[in-house]
Amino acid sequence: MISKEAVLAALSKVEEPELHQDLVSLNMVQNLQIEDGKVNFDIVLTTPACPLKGKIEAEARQAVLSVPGVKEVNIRFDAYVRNDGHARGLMEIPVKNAVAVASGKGGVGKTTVAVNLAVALAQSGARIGLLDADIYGPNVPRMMGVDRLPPIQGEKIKPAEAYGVKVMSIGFLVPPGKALIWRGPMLHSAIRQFLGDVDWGLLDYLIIDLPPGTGDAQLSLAQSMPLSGGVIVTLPQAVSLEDASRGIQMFEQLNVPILGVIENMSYLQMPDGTVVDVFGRGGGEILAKQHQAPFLGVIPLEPAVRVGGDEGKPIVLSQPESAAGKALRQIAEHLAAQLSIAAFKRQGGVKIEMVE
Ligand SMILES: Nc1ncnc2c1ncn2[C@@H]1O[C@H](COP(=O)(O)OP(=O)(O)OP(=O)(O)O)[C@@H](O)[C@H]1O
Repeated sequence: MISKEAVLAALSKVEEPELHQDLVSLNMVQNLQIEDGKVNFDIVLTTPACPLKGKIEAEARQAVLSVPGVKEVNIRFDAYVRNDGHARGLMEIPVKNAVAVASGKGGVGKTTVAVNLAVALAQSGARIGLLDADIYGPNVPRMMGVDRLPPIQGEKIKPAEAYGVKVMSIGFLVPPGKALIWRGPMLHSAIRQFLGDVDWGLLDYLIIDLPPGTGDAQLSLAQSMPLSGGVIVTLPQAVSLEDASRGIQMFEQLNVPILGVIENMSYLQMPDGTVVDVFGRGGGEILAKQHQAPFLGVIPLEPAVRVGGDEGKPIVLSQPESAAGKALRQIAEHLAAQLSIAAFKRQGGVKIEMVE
């Protein structure tokens, strides 16, 4: 007879690699059943986009197989995204984690990154909202292939939806072709509307595309939203790094944790396989080190990324196996892992409470 205690004792030697605590005390092992020599259980990950699922599975299987009498191990994966607590408490909408994507200057691919991260996370099975707060160039609708909101029914505004992502954009509020000058109080009330009057439903992650730069509008926006953390997108060359550094300082000033730095347009792969570093290389990693922030990865310069943006079909969907598609999916996983770590720390390292 194999006892549940013996199996749990074996699993309590397996560490969750990001949270550095064992699977049992993290409450990640559920529905344990033992029948003859067969052991079945669920592992409830902290995000469906977990980058280390394979490692966790291999180690858990090996641990249980080492229990005398065990002949077969069946592991089913499930995920329960941790509630950051911070975002939920302050926002009127039930969002577990809110992440702002920022850049020190325009044109570095911030919106492209925000859109692809949102879609990649939705593909992994998470419930995602994407809020386009870029008052200077709200490009999210175009990149997501949506151009209007659904008709209003009831009291709340329904967000648009594409590729499993709920989308709300400041562009939906402005008549096409009309630029608006946004002043502080107007921005605040628009954001309050986005967060309070939109029927987002329950979200695991809300990704927010901030305007480029680090001026008053950006500060005011970042301040009016209870963020779990911020991500900075930069080009690899030195001049961009100075701008990106200002972006990091903006978050630091607001006490928003830096979840990571992403280097975009890092290299161009030629048809013959050679690689050209159009804008240099390596700057993103240096910047991350300077600020003791996680480095989430590099995205190559690839024409299909732009085509995906222009046609409203992000590259993680249109060409998921391209180098840029793979890079973006990996970055989404790293970001999800950083959010799990941040929520874990914020909650004081307690086990996963599965309360929506
Ligand atoms: N890795 C990439 N490879 C090829 N093209 C890219 C890549 N990343 C972004 N682009 C393209 O570069 C242009 C600028 O990107 P995007 O609009 O995302 O930048 P941004 O930083 O959000 O700009 P802004 O802040 O000015 O709105 C777009 O045409 C986009 O398709």
